[in-house]
Amino acid sequence: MIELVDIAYVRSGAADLAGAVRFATEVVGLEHVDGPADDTEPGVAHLRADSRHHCLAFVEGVSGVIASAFTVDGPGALALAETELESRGFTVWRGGPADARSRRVGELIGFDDPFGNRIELVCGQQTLARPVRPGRGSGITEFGHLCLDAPDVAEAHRFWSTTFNARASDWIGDAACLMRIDEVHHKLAVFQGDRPGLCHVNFQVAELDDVFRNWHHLQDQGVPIEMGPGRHPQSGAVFLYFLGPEGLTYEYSYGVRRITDEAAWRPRYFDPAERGSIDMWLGPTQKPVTTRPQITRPQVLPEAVHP
Ligand SMILES: O=C/C=C/C(C(=O)O)=C(/O)C(=O)O
Ligand SMILES: [Fe+2]
Repeated sequence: MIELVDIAYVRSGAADLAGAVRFATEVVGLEHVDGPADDTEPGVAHLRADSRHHCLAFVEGVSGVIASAFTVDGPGALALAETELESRGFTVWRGGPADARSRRVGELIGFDDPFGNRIELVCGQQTLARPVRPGRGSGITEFGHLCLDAPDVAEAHRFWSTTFNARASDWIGDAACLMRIDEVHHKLAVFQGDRPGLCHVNFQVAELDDVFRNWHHLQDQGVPIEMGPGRHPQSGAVFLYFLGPEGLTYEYSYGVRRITDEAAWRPRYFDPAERGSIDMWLGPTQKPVTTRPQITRPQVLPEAVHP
């Protein structure tokens, strides 16, 4: 069993790198980290929400998620994870120095989950000591969770809970499983989708008011609102989903549940067809159909071609 300590980052391709960065800073409110003091790397932009060096990296190229990353405890844990994944039949790629530098981590490995989602495991993710300089005052306090697509959610839960320490916090029928790796109700979610992909990235905000202020701001900017404001009965969080460039869905949320009594928590099963099972405020839960760009994965694993 491989122990995931935290989520680390999402790395995504961006056909319009400048546009993706502009949206992430001026609309979402992330900090664009790269600058003369940060060893700027051509074609790569790092966006920051909290003490992590970045939680989102855009790589100039084909739109679509490249990888979703989790932290493990250190080089020893990473080496054990590599062996464990290989013994389970996964092809594991080990990143070289340039890959690690680009991700601001000490070491990393990568593999495809059983559904084709590229996952990276890292150790030594760089922490930035200076305060976050948000691109806009949206109230973001941290990178909250990441959500993957997979055709079979039960099978995805089996994978994440047997290979890794992920535990189901709640189920939404066959449509979704929300999983925790620490006290936070979920840092990883898997939603039913025909293809692998990144369903959304979540950012926690400081106040309930931030969700509503951001809602008005997004509307003023003509940003497509996908769902909300509403309140999820699973985590209890007030949410707002919106669509950014490159097909990336962002979520702001406030007030996510923490599961402090691990032994007492039993996952609950919500029926997605029941009104209120997605939004307790009974708002429209049918997202406008958006076409997420296909996952962008290298066809082969060597370092030279890994974005
Ligand atoms: O559709 C249900 C989504 C639930 C939650 C939550 O309980 O907070 C999410 O954040 C999500 O997975 O998007
Ligand atoms: Fe979410």
